[in-house]
Amino acid sequence: MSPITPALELKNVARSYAEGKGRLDVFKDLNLTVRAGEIVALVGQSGSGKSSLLHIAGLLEAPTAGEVFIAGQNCSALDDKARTRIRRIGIGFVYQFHHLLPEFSAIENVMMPQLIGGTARPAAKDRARELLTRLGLEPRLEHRPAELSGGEQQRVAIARALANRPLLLLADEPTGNLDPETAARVHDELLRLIQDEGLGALVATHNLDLAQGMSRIARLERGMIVS
Ligand SMILES: Nc1ncnc2c1ncn2[C@@H]1O[C@H](COP(=O)(O)OP(=O)(O)OP(=O)(O)O)[C@@H](O)[C@H]1O
Repeated sequence: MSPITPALELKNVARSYAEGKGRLDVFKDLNLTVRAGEIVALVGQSGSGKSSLLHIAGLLEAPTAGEVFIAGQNCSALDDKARTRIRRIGIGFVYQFHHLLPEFSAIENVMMPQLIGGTARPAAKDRARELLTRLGLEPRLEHRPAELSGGEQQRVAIARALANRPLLLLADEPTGNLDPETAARVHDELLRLIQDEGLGALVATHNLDLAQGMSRIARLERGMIVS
């Protein structure tokens, strides 16, 4: 990806849901760009559409109108197979709850998306070990999720999201389930890793203190980005 190609561009995106006999317009004409190396905080009241926006950016949901570009590629016209491929290889996701596979160890969880993406096992293992070590989890590589603390589980989920070297990271309240002190630490580590890897990130959060530490704040209000 050229350094000037944005990791994510949403152009004139609209999303509405049927509501009784009427329609709920979550967004009408929304524009947002996230450049490589930029970490954008997505804030807004509950119900303002942060999760819907992340689903659209992550190609999990189609907008009612408008276009989604990932690393310069217009994804709006792609078929399901092509969208799934971009989602698997080009985008990393971190959620509030880690969704790790309980029967696999930390390192196996981080290897999984790479193996699915076609990376050979030794290379996948090296990358997983490297990421987990950078997150301070070297002594925990063989532990299963139930044997890890909440902060450690979320670090494994972060490593898993970055394993395939995505161009774009989408995170929905990535530290929302942790106590404030652990949340601040895991958040700092997440930002550092995003910066080291040079990707673009869109991070939805209710926590304005955490939002202040990111490159820029995008506030969702009445279906538009207002700042
Ligand atoms: N599948 C759906 N069908 C109908 N309405 C929906 C659907 N998904 C979301 N909505 C509505 O769209 C609006 C935006 O929801 P969304 O979950 O994106 O908000 P949010 O900003 O992430 O909220 P929160 O901070 O509480 O998680 C809400 O009014 C919600 O009820």
